[in-house]
Amino acid sequence: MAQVKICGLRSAQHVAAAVGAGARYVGFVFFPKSPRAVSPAEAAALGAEVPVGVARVGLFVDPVDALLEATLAEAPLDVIQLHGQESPDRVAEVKARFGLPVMKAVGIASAGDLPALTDYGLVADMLLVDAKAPKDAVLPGGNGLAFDWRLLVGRKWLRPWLLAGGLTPDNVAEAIRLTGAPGVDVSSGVESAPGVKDADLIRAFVAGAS
Ligand SMILES: O=C(O)c1ccccc1N[C@@H]1O[C@H](COP(=O)(O)O)[C@@H](O)[C@H]1O
Repeated sequence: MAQVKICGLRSAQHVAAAVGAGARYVGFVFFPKSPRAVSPAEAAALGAEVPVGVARVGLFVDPVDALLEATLAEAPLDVIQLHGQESPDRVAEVKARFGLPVMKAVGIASAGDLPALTDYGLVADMLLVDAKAPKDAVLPGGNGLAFDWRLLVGRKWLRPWLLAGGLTPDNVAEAIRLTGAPGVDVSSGVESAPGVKDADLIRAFVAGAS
């Protein structure tokens, strides 16, 4: 079974659905422009529902240190996800300064984007291989857009990785079969409306990844 991350959780009910279904990671979004954004206090309350063995991932977009410090002071996290334009040096700096594993998202649209996965694999603990967001997109991820998964066939990187971008309960099994992804991450594909998770879709997604 591929490991599953359910991202953008905002309610205890949906955290319970993700954990109960067997998700290995739950994601809390600390990016104000997202319809899935939570405050540190909300994430702390949700994180308290998460059992040992399930990692609480905080998603940030080009965060300054002060935001990371303030968030971590209130909301215990197990992994920092960087989903902006952070350079490899910045990834290394965040990892060293905050003492947590870092998952770096890399946007893929064509084969020319793949070398970045090698570069980030030298510094990040995990890679998140996501679709590259359109230039005019408000969000750098969480847009329900997929990329051509065939670009990943036969590729290997230095770090564990999750596949993301446009995954749904209906396509996740095929995505894993084609790419060999050891893990998958989903946000909008388990929602009934932007920012509104659906417990049945969460369960169907985890079952599809099994
Ligand atoms: O989910 C968000 O709102 C979000 C905001 C800013 C950056 C990343 C975001 N989500 C991440 O993007 C992937 C793919 O999303 P989707 O499944 O295509 O909707 C998601 O797994 C999150 O890690």
